[in-house]
Amino acid sequence: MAMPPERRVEVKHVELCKGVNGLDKVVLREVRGCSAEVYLYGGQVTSWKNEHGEELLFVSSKSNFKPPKPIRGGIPICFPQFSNLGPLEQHGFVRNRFWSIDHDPPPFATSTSNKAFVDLILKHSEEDFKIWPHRYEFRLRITLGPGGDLMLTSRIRNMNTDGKPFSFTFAYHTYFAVTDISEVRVEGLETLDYLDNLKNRERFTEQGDAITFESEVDRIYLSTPTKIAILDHERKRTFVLRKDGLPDAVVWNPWDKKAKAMPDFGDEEYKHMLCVEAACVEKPITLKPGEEWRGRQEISAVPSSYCSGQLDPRRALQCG
Ligand SMILES: O=P(O)(O)OC[C@H]1O[C@@H](O)[C@H](O)[C@@H](O)[C@@H]1O
Repeated sequence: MAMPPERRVEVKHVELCKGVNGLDKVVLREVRGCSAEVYLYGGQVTSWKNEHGEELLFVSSKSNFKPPKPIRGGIPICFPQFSNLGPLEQHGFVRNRFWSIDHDPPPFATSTSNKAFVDLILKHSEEDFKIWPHRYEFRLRITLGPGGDLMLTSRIRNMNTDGKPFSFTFAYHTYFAVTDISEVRVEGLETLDYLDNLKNRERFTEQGDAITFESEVDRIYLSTPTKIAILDHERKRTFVLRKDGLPDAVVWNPWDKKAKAMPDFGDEEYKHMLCVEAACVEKPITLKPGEEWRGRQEISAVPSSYCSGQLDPRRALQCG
């Protein structure tokens, strides 16, 4: 049945405009009022709001949005190197490159109900070739679903013409906004092995039945399930992270000392953020010329009572 004209809501699903310091950004909007913002600098999501306009991602108030520094918060992309696991700069270089809008992406099997999405592309440059001697095409689709879910899909193709394969590690370095880190639990990683970045990447096995936070945490959980839940007890909100093609998951909170040491991070801000990152770290991906890899992360935010009527993380994990 057609809606009476006065009730029809016109939403501009995709809008290119200027953000902080005149940097280009794309705003994605959905009819119920949720939105997301993506900077072409870094190909980086910097905002994800629910239908009440509440911000779900953390961006530091000290982040200066000034190239060549990466933006502190949102969802930086780590490629072709996660952390300092290789000769490149920390987390690779694409988080401080200017991406372009890809107006003619190759076909994508996707739901036709999604109208709020943008395709970005980054290709090798002659400058980058000097530090990472490979030709590549990195296509990134960012979609805000009608229900407010945020999906990121990366397609990376080896474009080398010299017959050489390349290898890389990768992460969607997602900064979730939380009310109080000491009231947060992460479910879905229990009993798994992890590499502890604070102990020379020594391997341990998670013993607790959930991860909670009372000091600095910097771990790479290996071969995790595809679904992880982050429970913000105080806000009664659960983030559900689903991933595909990304076997590992990084969990990071700098806590007070490291927070003070980071110039683009407020001293107290560690209380209000938690990074949980769909990643591929332990076993790098190798692509031969012409081959393509895909890695996907989908995040949603639901009231913690939505699944279970109570704060039972296991039940929260089962729903959806
Ligand atoms: O300060 P950066 O380069 O953005 O990195 C932040 C953190 O990113 C995390 O993913 C790493 O595990 C940490 O070791 C690192 O400190």
